[in-house]
Amino acid sequence: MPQNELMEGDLQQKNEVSQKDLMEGNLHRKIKMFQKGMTRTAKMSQKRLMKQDLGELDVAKLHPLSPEVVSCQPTTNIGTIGHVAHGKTTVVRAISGVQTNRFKCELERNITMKLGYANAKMKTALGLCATSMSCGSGEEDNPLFDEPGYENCRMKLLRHVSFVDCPGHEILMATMLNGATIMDGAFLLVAANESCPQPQTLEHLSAVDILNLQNIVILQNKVDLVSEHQAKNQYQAIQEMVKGTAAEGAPVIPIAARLKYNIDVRDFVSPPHMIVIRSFDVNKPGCGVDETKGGVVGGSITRGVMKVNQVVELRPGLLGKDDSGNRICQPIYTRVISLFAEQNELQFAVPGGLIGVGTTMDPALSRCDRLVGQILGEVGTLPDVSVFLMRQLLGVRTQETQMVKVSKLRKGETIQVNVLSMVSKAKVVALNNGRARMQLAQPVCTRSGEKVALSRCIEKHWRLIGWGEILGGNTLDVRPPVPSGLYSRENQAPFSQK
Ligand SMILES: Nc1nc2c(ncn2[C@@H]2O[C@H](COP(=O)(O)OP(=O)(O)OP(=O)(O)O)[C@@H](O)[C@H]2O)c(=O)[nH]1
Repeated sequence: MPQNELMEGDLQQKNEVSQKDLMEGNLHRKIKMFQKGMTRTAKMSQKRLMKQDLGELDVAKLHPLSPEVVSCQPTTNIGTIGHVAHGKTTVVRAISGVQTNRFKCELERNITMKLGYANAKMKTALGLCATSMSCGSGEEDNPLFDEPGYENCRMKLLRHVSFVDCPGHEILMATMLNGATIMDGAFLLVAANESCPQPQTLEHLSAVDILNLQNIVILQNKVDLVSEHQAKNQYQAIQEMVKGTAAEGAPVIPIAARLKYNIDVRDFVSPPHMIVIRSFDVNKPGCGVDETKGGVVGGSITRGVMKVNQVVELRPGLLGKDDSGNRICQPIYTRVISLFAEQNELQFAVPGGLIGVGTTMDPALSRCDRLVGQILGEVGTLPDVSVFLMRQLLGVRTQETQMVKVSKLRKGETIQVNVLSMVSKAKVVALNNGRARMQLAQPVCTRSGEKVALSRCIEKHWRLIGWGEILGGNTLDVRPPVPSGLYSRENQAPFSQK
């Protein structure tokens, strides 16, 4: 539905009691069942929280971070403000895991009509090294840290926050203002694929200005839909827009809320995991055997800390077929001998930014971007290799202004999928209820839950037509490392490269 067709009459609650319920006397029974369910859930979750005993506590001594407070109740309100459909609800869901649009009319129209809310607990493990957000106030305060190698380590609760998700539609300004009065801080969402400022962005900004809201973070959302150049230009427009307002000087963070890009907190604790976007043979033609340098890969570490001298593997690695014709892959095992951030030589590299990794691997393996799309990480910690994907379909623009309706995926058609930095052709082999089963032309190293981008060849160009999430896949046999001479050239290709 076009957004300007929204009428005030649409805003009436759709969850009111139906005449049928009243006539059939169902209502009383329904309320009782609801109350029972609520009490049971509350009792179950309460068990894991700090006890609030007014007989023992001195309320005057409590503060927002007192364990008895922060365990049970959120003490900070973070609002989401900005123009309609710039991604406010999506960012709340990406951070907290909670879908704030709950009313039938909201879900049908994909538009926020009432103030949405979501509670989340921010936790830390091992000092400040790793943090996680979990949804719901009933979540345990000190759960076990869910990372291999740290199974006995417990997380510590830091903050308990509520997200107040405001509607962006122009006729819902009064609702937005209600929400703004209770905000301690706000995320101002600006969609990167629209010009800036948009009317409601300005109106919401003025509203928080009037209310003297100090803590604002600007989220430049949907950066997946624009080029780097467009994003940079819009950054300048954002700076112009916020001059003289409460948001002047606020950090501007580029994100893609739907893909959860740049949303996750940096994790320095898990085993290192790097996405390879370039690979090189840095040796000059004719260089002597003694001077030959090992293969180099470039990419970004998404979690963990990579160290010089660490033994790592690249997955899927070498692809081939066994004697019966089954497709198999063999990870490439190698050792990190240098780490670089441009000219800066590092002893260890942390998540974020682009890093060059020098290795002992045969440089022929990394020549001419041969390893693009592979994953580099600690041996034995990388995910399985999947060749089938399940996903759903969205839209595409073919010209600057014209929106073209994307036809549904067709059984048998070949599309292109991007999984992390791997690009592969994929044949749609089955479709069912908005899900698709695809057969990839080449395996990828990934896991369930990973996002994929889908492109279709339109007017001789691969155009983005949607995105999806991996629901499952078939796992290829992965050959284990060769015990002796692990890093020698001969041991890297134990099967024919058919
Ligand atoms: N491509 C892309 N789409 C996004 C992103 N974030 C949100 N969207 C899409 O943008 C549309 C609007 O997102 P919402 O989160 O509902 O926007 P909103 O600002 O909460 O909308 P209102 O509350 O109704 O003003 C949805 O279809 C989202 O899936 C993103 O990072 N990239």
